[in-house]
Amino acid sequence: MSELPACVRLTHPAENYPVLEIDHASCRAKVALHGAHVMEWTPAGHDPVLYLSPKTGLKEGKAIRGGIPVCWPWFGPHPTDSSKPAHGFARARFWKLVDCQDEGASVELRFTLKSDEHTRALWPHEFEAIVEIRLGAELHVSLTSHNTGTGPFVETAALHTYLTISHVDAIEIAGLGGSTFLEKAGGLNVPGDQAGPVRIVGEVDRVYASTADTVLTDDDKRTIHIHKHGSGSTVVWNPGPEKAASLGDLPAGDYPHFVCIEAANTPGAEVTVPPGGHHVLRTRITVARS
Ligand SMILES: O=P(O)(O)OC[C@H]1O[C@@H](O)[C@H](O)[C@@H](O)[C@@H]1O
Repeated sequence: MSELPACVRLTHPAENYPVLEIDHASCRAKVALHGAHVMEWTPAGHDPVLYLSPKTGLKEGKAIRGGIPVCWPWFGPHPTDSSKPAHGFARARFWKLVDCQDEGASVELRFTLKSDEHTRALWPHEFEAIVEIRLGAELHVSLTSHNTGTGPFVETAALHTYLTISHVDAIEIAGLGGSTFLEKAGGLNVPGDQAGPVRIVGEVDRVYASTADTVLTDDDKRTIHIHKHGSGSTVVWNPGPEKAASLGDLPAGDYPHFVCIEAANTPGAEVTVPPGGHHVLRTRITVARS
């Protein structure tokens, strides 16, 4: 990638840690090369849509707390080896920026990550993963995983979107009514059936078996639509007070001010990608003032 458009500036908020700052007529945004990670997206005329912890570390190998972590090729703990990083390695590696264009109505970025010695030690498969990000009045993020090896691989994944909200008590999430879920809060696995909109009370760590889009209504302030594609599960997560206190990279009072709604394929909705094949997981986020 040689030249960046005028609206994109390369910054280094920490040593050896490049972050692209976008200042465009349609939005302001920040995207880290680490994890191909959208850290900020503020469409023109709106407040920031994504939550980013002011205590997040910016260091290779450490996931950013907030924005949109790309969790791949596994979601949650590794299925058989708990010494491997939670939510896979994609969010903890530097990706290569291969394209960045001002398209007029939006700015488009494309990142790649290919299998190497480090990834093979964690996951014995050949791949090329591509993250495409379109930043404008809408935010599009897609993860395409190409199988470049000779055998199939099985993946789970999430676009782990942290949405900033006025307060957990003031929101409801529509679109998941009628779905079954598994509540993982407190380390338990309690099945449930969702009736009506989701409300956040205490720790919520639910995996919904749902392909539906969701709509977050935040008080009388705004609604955020989370559209998705290639996703058999939706995760809704808020750590609640106790779990939040155990997370070293989150300020004490911040947990009520975000909720994660994640386009995902979790264990139980794994995707098998044949050799030469690929899978696309995509989310599109739009925001409107109520
Ligand atoms: O702290 P991490 O690894 O970023 O994960 C945060 C949360 O991510 C959610 O997607 C999981 O469902 C939770 O179980 C997990 O606690």
